[in-house]
Parts: sequence; structure tokens; C-alpha cells
Amino acid sequence: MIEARGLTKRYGTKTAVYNLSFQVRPGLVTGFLGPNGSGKSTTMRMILGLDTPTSGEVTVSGRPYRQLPNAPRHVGALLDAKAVHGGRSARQHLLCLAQLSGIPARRVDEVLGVVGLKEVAGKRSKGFSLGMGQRLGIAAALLGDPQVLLFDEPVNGLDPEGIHWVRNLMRRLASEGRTVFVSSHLMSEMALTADHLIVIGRGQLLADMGVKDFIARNSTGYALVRTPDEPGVREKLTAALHEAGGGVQPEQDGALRVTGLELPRISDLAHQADVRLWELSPHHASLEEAYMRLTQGAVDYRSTHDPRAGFQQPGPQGQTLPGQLPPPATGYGQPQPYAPQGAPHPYAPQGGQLPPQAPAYGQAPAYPPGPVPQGPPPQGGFGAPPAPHHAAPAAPAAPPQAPAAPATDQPDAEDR
Ligand SMILES: Nc1ncnc2c1ncn2[C@@H]1O[C@H](COP(=O)(O)OP(=O)(O)OP(=O)(O)O)[C@@H](O)[C@H]1O
Repeated sequence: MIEARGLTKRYGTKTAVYNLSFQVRPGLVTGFLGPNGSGKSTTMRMILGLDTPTSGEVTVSGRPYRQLPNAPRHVGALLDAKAVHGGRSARQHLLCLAQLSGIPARRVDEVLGVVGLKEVAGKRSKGFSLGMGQRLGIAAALLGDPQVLLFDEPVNGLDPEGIHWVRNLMRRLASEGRTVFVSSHLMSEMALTADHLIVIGRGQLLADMGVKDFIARNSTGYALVRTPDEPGVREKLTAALHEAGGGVQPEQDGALRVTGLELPRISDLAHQADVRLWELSPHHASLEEAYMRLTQGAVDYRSTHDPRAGFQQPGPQGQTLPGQLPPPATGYGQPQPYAPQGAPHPYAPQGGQLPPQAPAYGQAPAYPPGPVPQGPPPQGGFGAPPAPHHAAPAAPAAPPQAPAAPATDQPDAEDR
């Protein structure tokens, strides 16, 4: 078990982590998510005693890392796969680590086998690819057969086979009752690997809950409806759905995206309007959509459109040249693709849209504080807007520099 209480880290005037409190429990894979620069690595370094908290504390199995007897046998970590002496072979690197921790040398060959590096164990690690370096870092983490494992971006640079292997490794380690804490930006992978999520933005806790709850609370499902391509049919159905209180958005391929109505109701309304349906299918949001929706106000680094001034030759009659993409409608990280059309953002005050940026430290929070409601995710019509994590709409009586209170939850038995 890893437990953080009021963990804060400042580097000069920069607050990297603010007042983080969470538990990472054994027997689960806990995903640690957050935009670039949100404080994940800083938090992991504090867990491992590599950085000292400015305030608050973090313990592993009840003790600060530096007070753990034979810590490397108890906690294994992959933080920076490049932190290897390039002149040493993979085997030499692991032998050094094993010696320092009193781990028998035969264990080195075991972990080299586990990570698939046996064939290249005698080669200097400076010639290793990114993925091979990751495998070596994972081998080092497994060396002491630890009960607690931390992995910072473990699939970075791995090929699909490697990603699949890491997923299975994490799940197996958790099923053996170990504590597995893993950060990643690959949402599709996290959706397959993690049981529980801790999400931070600008150093603050945004969510602490099971994956299914997280998706349910931060996204909106919808129904996809397709009619025959006959004059007036879509318009007739759209009017009937609107009248019944549904939200209807035309898709580019002619289908209709319907929110706020259950599938049977849509079917009945179509029948009453004398409209045949060629498709009526439920669509559930992905972890990526839910994550984007939650963190859209806490992203520090956003791309802008590249105008390529002076580099673009207009095509005949303004057409796009082959291989030339039209400019995107929005920059990466913009809310439009993920925020359901017309739906209020769950964290915005009074159900409005979130401001483009989360507040700076010390400003009024954009995320209303309060505990996450316990129990199952909210039930609503199909595609009903997700319920807010927070009960209280008003800003807290915060201490100077205090940002939003975190959204936390303690579910899990039913998470997977
Ligand atoms: N040693 C340091 N000195 C000063 N600032 C630091 C230091 N380490 C981290 N920071 C800052 O703290 C913030 C959090 O950084 P951190 O590396 O923990 O984020 P992260 O969530 O791991 O990011 P990424 O997803 O990009 O790896 C960043 O603004 C970073 O610049």
C-alpha cells in the first residue's frame, strides 16, 4: 500500500504537486494519469524518497521509503529507462543493482528471461533501442521480487508485442496481491490494464476511482441512428426526437447521433413517425474521451495550428494539394471533439462550460470542491450528461494558495 497525505512539492516558485492525498492499494493495477507537467513523475520520485516533500508525507507499507528496511527488496521502480551506464552490459547493470541490494546473482538471469533480453544480456546497453531500454528498466524493477511496483510510462517505445506483454505483466503482478502503480499517456492501454485510476492536473487530485466509474462520470454515451437515405426522412425523425427531449446531431456519413433518450424510446418514436431504421446502436464513451473531458481545463501545453506561412502553394482554384491536409478545426486539447454537443461540463460552475485554463494556484477553483458521491455511477437516459463528481458548487474557504479540493472516491471491489 502506498499512502500520500497532503503531499506538496515546490521547486522555487513552481508548485509541482499540491496537497495530494490518495491510497494505492494492493491487488490492483492503479493507473496514474495527468497531462504533461501535471506532477506524476514528481509524485513518484517523492514516493521513492528521491525528492523530499515540501509538506505532507507519503509512505510505502506504513513507512517513508527511506525508513523501509531493505527498500529495494520491497519496492521496485522504473522511473527513467535511460538511467543506465551505457558502457555496461544489461547483465552487468543488473548484477550491480543486485549486489547493492543483497540479491543473489542467479536472479539476474531470471529477470533477463522475464523481460526477453537474455539474447542481448552481454551487449552494452548504449546500443539498446528505446524499447530494449524499457525492458531493462522493467527487469531492474522486478529484481528484488518486490511487493510494491512503480512504473513511469513503462510502454514508452515498446512494440505492440511488448505493450501486450507489459499489460499482462502488470495484471499478473496485481493478481499476486502486489501494489502496482503505473503512469501512462496511452489511454487505450490504461483502459485495458488498470482497475483504478488516480488522475491529477496541475499537481492537484482530479479523480480517484475505478475505471468504469471514471468513464461513466466523465462522459456521455449516445445512440447512433441511421435511416434510409430518402427525402425528408431524417428531418421527420429529428423533429420527433427533438420533441421528445432528445439531442440530435447529424454525423458526416448521414447518421444521427442522439443523446438523452433510451434506445427503446428512439425506436418507438421512429415507429410513431413512420420512419424505418437501418441502424440503432449504443455507443459508450472511451477512457480517452472521459480523460480528455476531465482534464481539458488543466492542460498546460497545447498545440496551435501551423499556418506554414509562405510555404504553401495554393492548388488550382484553392483546392488542397495531394498530401496536404486542410487545417484542423481545433487545436489538440481543445474541448470540442470530446465535450458532448451542448452538454454542460460536469465541473463547470452552474453547469456551464469550463474556462479554457484551470486556475493558477491561489485563484478560485474551476472545479467545485466536495467529495465524490459514493455508490454506482449515475443512471440517466441514454446519453444523459454525466453527473458531477462534486456535490458542493461553491468555492471552499481555502487557505492562501489552496487550489480546488480533490475529487476522490474509494470504490473498487466491483471495479472490474
Ligand atoms: N527538479 C525540478 N526543478 C524545477 N521544476 C521541476 C523539477 N521537476 C519537475 N519540475 C516541474 O514540475 C512540474 C511537474 O513535472 P513532472 O515531471 O512531475 O510532470 P509529469 O506529470 O511527470 O509530466 P510528463 O507527463 O510530461 O512526464 C513541471 O512543471 C516541471 O517542469
